[in-house]
Amino acid sequence: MKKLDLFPGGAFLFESHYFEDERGVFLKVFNTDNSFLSDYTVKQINYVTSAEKHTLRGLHFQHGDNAESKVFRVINGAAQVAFVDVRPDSPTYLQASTVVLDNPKRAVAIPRGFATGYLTLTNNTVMLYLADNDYNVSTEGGLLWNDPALNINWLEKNPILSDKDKAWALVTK
Ligand SMILES: Cc1cn([C@H]2C[C@H](O)[C@@H](COP(=O)(O)OP(=O)(O)O[C@H]3O[C@@H](C)C(=O)[C@@H](O)[C@H]3O)O2)c(=O)[nH]c1=O
Repeated sequence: MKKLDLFPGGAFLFESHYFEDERGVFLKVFNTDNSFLSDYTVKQINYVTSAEKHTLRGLHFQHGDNAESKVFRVINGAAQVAFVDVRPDSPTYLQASTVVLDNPKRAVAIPRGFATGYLTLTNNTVMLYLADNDYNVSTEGGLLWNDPALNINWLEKNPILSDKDKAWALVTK
C-alpha cells in the first residue's frame, strides 16, 4: 500500500487494497489492519451524492472537542478536495492545499484541526467519508470557499453552493 504526505500536520493520500476479478472489485474502505488507519476511531461513515458537476461543499470544521479527522474517498466520479489548517498556533495556520480524487482506490486522510471542502468534477459524484467524531451543529464552523486569504486554486470559479456555504465570513489574518 502506498502513502503520500500532502501537508505538514498530517494530511496524506493513500491507496487501499484493491482486488479485481471477472466479477468486479473488492475494495477495503476501512480495516483496522490498514497501518494508516489502525488508530482511527470511526464515529461516522457518510455517503454523499452530488448530482451536478461543480457542486462545492465546505469549507467546514467543528470547534474544540468536536473537531473531526476525516477520510474522504470518491466512489463515483471525481472531486477536488481542499483542506485548510485552522489550528491557531500552527506555523501553517490558514494555509490550504488540494488534491483530486478520481479513483475509489485512493483516499485522503485529513487530521483534526483542518477545515475541509470539496468540488465535484463530474455529474453524479459520490463521496464516502469517515469521521472520527460525532456531528454537532452547535460547534460547526466554516470558511468561505473563495476567501482571498486562503488562496485556494479551485478548478471551477463559479460553483454550485448551499446557502449556508455562501454565507461564511471572511477570515482576518
Ligand atoms: C455534516 C453532517 C450533516 N448532517 C445533516 C445536517 C443537514 O441537515 C444535512 C446536510 O448538512 P450539510 O449541508 O452541512 O452537508 P455538507 O455540506 O455535505 O457537509 C459536509 O461537507 C463536507 C465538505 C465536510 O467536510 C463534511 O464534514 C460536512 O461538513 O445533513 C448530519 O446529520 N451529520 C453530519 O455529519
